[in-house]
Amino acid sequence: LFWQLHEHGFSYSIISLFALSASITYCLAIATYRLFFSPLAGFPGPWLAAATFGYEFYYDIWPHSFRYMWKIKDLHDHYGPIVRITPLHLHISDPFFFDEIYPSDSRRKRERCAWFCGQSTDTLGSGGISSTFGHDLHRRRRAAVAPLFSKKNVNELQPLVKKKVEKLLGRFAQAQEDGSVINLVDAMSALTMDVISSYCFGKDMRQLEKPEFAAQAVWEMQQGSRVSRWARHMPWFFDAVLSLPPWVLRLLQPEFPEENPWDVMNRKMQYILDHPQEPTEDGNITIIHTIKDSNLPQEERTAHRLTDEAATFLGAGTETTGRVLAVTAYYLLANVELLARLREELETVMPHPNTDVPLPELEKLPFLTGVLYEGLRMANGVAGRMPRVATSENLVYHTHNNMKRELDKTFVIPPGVAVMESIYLLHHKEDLFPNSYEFLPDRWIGNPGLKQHLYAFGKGARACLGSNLAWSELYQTIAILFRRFNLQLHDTLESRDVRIVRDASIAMMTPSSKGIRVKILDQLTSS
Ligand code: HEM
Repeated sequence: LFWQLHEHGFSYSIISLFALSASITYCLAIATYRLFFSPLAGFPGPWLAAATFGYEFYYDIWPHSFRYMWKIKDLHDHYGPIVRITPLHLHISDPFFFDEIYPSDSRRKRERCAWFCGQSTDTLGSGGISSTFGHDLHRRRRAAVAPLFSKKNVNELQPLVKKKVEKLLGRFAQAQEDGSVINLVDAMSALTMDVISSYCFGKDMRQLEKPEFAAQAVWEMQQGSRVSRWARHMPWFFDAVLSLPPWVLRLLQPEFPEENPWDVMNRKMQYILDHPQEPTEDGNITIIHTIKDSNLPQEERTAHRLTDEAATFLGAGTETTGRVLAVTAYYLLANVELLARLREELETVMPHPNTDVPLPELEKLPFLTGVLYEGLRMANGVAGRMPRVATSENLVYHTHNNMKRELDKTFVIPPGVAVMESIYLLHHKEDLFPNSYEFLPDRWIGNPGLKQHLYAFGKGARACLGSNLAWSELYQTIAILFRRFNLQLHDTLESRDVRIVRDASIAMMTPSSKGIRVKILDQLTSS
């Protein structure tokens, strides 16, 4: 058009002026629609956030990186419990509305938000359970593997988890001898990655054997999360970055692995499809073999789909639990009295440091349980927004009476609108958790009503599928580690290395953080 107009005698400056005014008119028309005619017009919030996605970009991408959650908190303080945070999204900060957004009743259909996942195309990973948009497809995919994560099945997996915990502690004993420093996030993530990879496809990824534990895998996951934030604003970005040859990516980021991780995983999945009879390393049933042999249609059982699913399970089951373990260990080591109380309780069921305790016995210990609840609350394995789109019902929100400005107002959220809460903001609600930035396991003890306000695993039909496995890892690792070893924090600061200051789905610490680091002092003997 540009050249044609020029051939018809229009000068370049006139054409450019015309193009500029057309673009401005287009943007103004869109902003006007968003502000006055969209189904979200009239919901409280800053007009700029309602008019343009640039508002989120400014806080989450550039110049502030991954800080929108804290801005959203400020917006709630100003506008009340419901805020329009983008042209398409409502954010609610009210624990008593959580079950409405995330219901368990599968007849109340909820879908994911395509824009939020950065998935307007067949993005890498979009075949995994957690990224599946549609309610019905999600249900079918989840049903195929859900029985593997029942409490009963996870209890049967206890020996597998215990075996990996013992391997981790073998490395700790070695570190005691050579006096080396251990980064707990990497070490715990190595444990959880070896567990989930064993459970996922029957071969453990041997992160516990690596000198730096799972440092590389954690880095890759963090980078993936960051890139996926960009992909919200530019949906082609994630695929475009990963389709570059690894050597180009290594020029940009020297830590990038020599081979694209998706290709490696795809080969593993193809191998499983080609060798159906091969036994698994630990003799356990696996998630991928279960999907492969399920009655899902053939297109749901291709190597590509299995790759997406395996990546989902590895991503969901590694850093989340690894960070909770590391953060819990940090607070125990930073509070000698809490650690002494924990050890005293552990000695009642583990008179010898090597006593084998069945998982259900550990689950009965009130203080250990309080410690783990508090660890989950403080660590926020998944911290940020989790949008849901109700497909066919209005969600009716009555503002909660004790909130500041919007007293007794009712909002009707129409079907098709993405609405969400953020776990981190709920876990720091002072009326539920007084002194919320302090690690206080006692708040959970003798207070059964509070447990409904642990949001760490989400809720409803898309809540964490691996929560039973996570609990098993948390109970066993913390109990065995602290019954057996004396550790000491090494150059670790709560403000720098433990507190979440940025959220890219994966919680992030300050850029100068070197991780939660410890030295192993000695091993404990019988009481
Ligand atoms: C303490 C550790 C963990 C935390 C805090 C955690 C948290 C969560 C949360 C909040 C969600 C919901 C996300 C959303 O709605 O957008 C989720 C989903 C999920 N988690 Fe976990 N998780 C943990 C460990 C695990 C483990 C060990 C596995 C291993 C299998 C796992 C597998 C999954 C899967 C597959 C989903 C998607 C479920 C679905 O969409 O139906 N998680 N997790």
